[in-house]
Amino acid sequence: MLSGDMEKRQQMKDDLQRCIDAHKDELHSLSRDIWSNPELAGNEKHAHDRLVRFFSQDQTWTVQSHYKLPTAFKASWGPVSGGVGDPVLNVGFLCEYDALPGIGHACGHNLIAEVGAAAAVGLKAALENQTELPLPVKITVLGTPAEEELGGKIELINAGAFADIDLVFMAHPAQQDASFHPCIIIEEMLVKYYGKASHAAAYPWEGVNALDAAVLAYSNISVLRQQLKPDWRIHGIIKHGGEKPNIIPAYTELEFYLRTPLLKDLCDLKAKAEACFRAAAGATGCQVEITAPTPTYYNILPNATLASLYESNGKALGIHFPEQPTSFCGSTDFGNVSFIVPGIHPFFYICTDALNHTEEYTEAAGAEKAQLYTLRTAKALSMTAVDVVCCPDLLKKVRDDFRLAKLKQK
Ligand SMILES: NCCC[C@H](NC(=O)CCN)C(=O)O
Repeated sequence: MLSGDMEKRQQMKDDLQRCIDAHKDELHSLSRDIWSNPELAGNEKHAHDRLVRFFSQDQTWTVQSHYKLPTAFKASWGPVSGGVGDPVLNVGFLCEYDALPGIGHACGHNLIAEVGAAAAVGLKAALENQTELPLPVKITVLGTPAEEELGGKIELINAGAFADIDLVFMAHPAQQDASFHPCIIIEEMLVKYYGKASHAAAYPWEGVNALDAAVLAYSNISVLRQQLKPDWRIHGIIKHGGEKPNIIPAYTELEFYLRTPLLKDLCDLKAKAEACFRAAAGATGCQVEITAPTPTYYNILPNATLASLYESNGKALGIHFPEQPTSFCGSTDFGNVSFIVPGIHPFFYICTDALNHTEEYTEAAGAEKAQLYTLRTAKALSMTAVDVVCCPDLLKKVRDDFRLAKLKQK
């Protein structure tokens, strides 16, 4: 027998599921359209316009296109219910929609956009007729571009886009379902070597070979990797390696990603990597310039209460959560969001064994069969939001978890 409150919550959860099911074709067409028109970080014009149109067609949403960034947007709804003058509880859902060079939506960000939109539309349906919620509730959907590079969420944080948001939800496609999986810190390093050109056959002794510096740098890092802790990562590419074999390269450029679970480890790794890059310059007589083109992405802070609510809602919908998720673990600018607003970023299965950042994953992210899993994830997120907006004790626990997780980072 359900108590009155539980009955009301269940009713709201049923409402949101019905609403998401009723919009399933429209939602699939939204993510399929984004999938069919892949755009790189910062250039997501089509995706931005499509999402803006999606929310604008329902005039109860207030939509701001180009919100603080050219391809970001904001859609807000509410507030409803609660007492006059009570603080409003603002529930945020995030949509990502950038793709990868050459391989399109190989990380399934089109599905992240769909999950965010579906969960928000579902929550609106659940809240629409409520008059007795503990606090007035509003919904904010933020379109957050440029996750794969540039750190769009970090720019939005700095521009104040998260200042009035109380809770934040998004979910990311992976190989398994997991309510939490630690995403690690990432810092990018751009390394430029400057040498001196010369004819490679006629006057090689006049040249200073920037490609030799790049190759040595790459090798130095490969040797360093043997001495790193198992959960540290460093990997890179040579972005520019010269122009022609008979011109001694005067300029080369490498891009490296450095990753560690903790900030203090990142400082150690940076120092070691820099030593490798500078040694290569010394050995070849090149000048070196090392910069960090993108702000650091932080690790994701866990929120035990939100994770456990998400799991129980997910299980009720048939989601299987492996005991030890071995799923995808990269880095994300959601990590920075998790340091300023309590939130969750679960991972979800999309009916494929393919791995993120492969062409096979791109196929899976556009496939019809990913839809069941995508919309089920949206429902579980939205149901989790219902639990928190209906129950002040849960809201308090979520906030306590957030404070505790931050303290543990110190
Ligand atoms: N330059 C930042 C790279 C972030 C990237 N993020 C992901 O793959 C997560 C989902 N897109 C990474 O390499 O971890």
